[in-house]
Amino acid sequence: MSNNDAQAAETHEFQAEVRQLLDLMIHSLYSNREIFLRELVSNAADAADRLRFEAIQDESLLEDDPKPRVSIQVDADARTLTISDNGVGMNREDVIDNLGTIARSGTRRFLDAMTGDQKQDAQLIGQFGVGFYSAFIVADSVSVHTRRAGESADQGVLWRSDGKGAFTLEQAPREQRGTAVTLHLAEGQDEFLERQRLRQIVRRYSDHIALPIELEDEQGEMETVNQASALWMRPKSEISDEDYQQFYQQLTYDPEPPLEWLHNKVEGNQSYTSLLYIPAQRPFDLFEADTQQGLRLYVRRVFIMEDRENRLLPRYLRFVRGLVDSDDLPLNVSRELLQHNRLIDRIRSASVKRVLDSLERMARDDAERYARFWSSFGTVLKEGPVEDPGNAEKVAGLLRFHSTHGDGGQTVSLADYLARRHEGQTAIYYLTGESLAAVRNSPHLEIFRQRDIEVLLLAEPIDEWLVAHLSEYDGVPLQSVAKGDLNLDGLGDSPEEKPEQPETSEPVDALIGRIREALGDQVSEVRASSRLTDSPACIVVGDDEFGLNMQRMLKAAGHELPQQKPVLEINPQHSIIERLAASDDAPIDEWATLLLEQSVLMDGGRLDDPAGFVRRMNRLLD
Ligand SMILES: Nc1ncnc2c1ncn2[C@@H]1O[C@H](COP(=O)(O)OP(=O)(O)OP(=O)(O)O)[C@@H](O)[C@H]1O
Repeated sequence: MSNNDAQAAETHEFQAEVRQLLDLMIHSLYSNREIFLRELVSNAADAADRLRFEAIQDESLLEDDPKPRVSIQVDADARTLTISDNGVGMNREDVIDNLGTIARSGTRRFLDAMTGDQKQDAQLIGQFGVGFYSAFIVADSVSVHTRRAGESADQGVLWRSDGKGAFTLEQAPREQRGTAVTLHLAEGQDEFLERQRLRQIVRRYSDHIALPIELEDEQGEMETVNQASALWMRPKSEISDEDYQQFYQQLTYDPEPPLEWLHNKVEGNQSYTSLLYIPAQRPFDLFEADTQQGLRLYVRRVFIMEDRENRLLPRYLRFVRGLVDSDDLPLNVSRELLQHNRLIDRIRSASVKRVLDSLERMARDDAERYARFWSSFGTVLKEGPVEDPGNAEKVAGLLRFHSTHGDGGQTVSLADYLARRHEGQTAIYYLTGESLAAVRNSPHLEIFRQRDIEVLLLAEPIDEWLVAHLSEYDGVPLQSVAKGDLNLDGLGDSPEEKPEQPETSEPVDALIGRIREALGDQVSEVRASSRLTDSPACIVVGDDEFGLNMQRMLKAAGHELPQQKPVLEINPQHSIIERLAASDDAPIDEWATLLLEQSVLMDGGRLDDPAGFVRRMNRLLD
């Protein structure tokens, strides 16, 4: 492509990460190398979509070539494969920015996330947007000839690289707007010169791209090889499960089939179509602030934007993939407009309802599938009652928790819990903590175990926020077993073993008084416990106070907390307490501190002075 007008080619070094990426990619993706075509076709289609979008404002960009297309040409003698589009194209700066650097933060994470497992890494590549470089898996050199729509032919740019560390850039006039990517195939890659093979790859990965992908045959005739229609616009009756699944894969690159899809056409004075998928597996970036998840918004088949700001669905449903295609939004809809749009609000609330209803159905009809859903996305769903109070009860019905019921493996719903609560039980009991093991072994559960009253065990950080916002379910309040004055009022099995008021004796009362004195203002109160059966003491916080786990989380997040002093509860029946009460010369100061310290530890807390604790314990053991 030499040209007299062309400047001498300039050489640019790739950013260091690009070189690293190229190396890794060539080695780890070799067995999946056909995906390079998917990546290049998808870039070409994106470029066509972007042009369509820009042309809404400025029709002249379409020049005299308004019909978007992607074409693939093979030159067997030259051993080249060319993917071209008539999309937006790139100017010189775009080329340098896009094809020489890894500008996007996702790419560094891709490098970190590479597992060495070829299948998984191949899947990652699309999600991270490092697609273009995959051309070097099969090519020993690649050239990109491109011109930005709206600029003159002499603004064409030619980029060339052998993928070894540098690329060259020169001016190269181009009549046709858009981009042509030409791969010179490496030794042994002849299969990608075969049209049958190319056809098959396009159908596998790009069948549902909504514009025609054409392949040039031996006679130079163009043949459209994909379906080239927007799947979501076809009548449901004509779409097979396989079509839906394939479309999902093309949209997300997720190799796992989705658990569910919801395809709805809404007609009337405001019409739109939505196709929503509930994936089976959790994507790598679900909990990252700049997650790539989100629905795609189309207006009359024109791709407008990815809904990164969670306007179409709230954040707690960000695992849902798919699209909304509106007939009534203006084509030039902006992000700002989306923030305040009644139609969007309506689409959003209807979509939330569809997703929640479908999850309810899944939970009811197919427990196994729901369990898969829950293990992938349960944690995200728990954000629901906090973010969307209007649907809190509905979301709460979908939540699953570990509990003291059964052997510990399974999870229970709040409805299950209520169905087997004891007669007269007026609260849903729960305990939060740092880990499942810690909550399961907490002394707070002792009396509940003895009476066979079920307690929900909450060990995820989000659980603290959840219970702070979900105060009741089906009219029954949730209550922490580690807070306040416990009053089980003869509830549960064998209540006779434990009277409502803890039974103390005079010496124990006196001991409690001495412990109170010894601990001074480290505690707000010392009292006899009705919670404990096996442990000598435990810590309790007030009903209106933050639980200990929540206090730790808030402190870790840098919050100043008002000084809160816990209550120390003593088990009057415990042998240590009985012995201390009977003894005249036991060092009560030491024992009081030790009881407080061990209660803090059992609650998953940290001691201010761990060495002091160990010395104290050794002295008492000595
Ligand atoms: N055919 C093309 N026309 C116009 N721009 C392109 C074309 N191919 C690539 N680009 C530009 O180069 C950038 C980098 O492409 P690359 O395939 O590496 O990542 P991506 O397309 O952004 O991400 P993903 O692969 O996830 O879609 C693109 O974002 C786009 O701006």
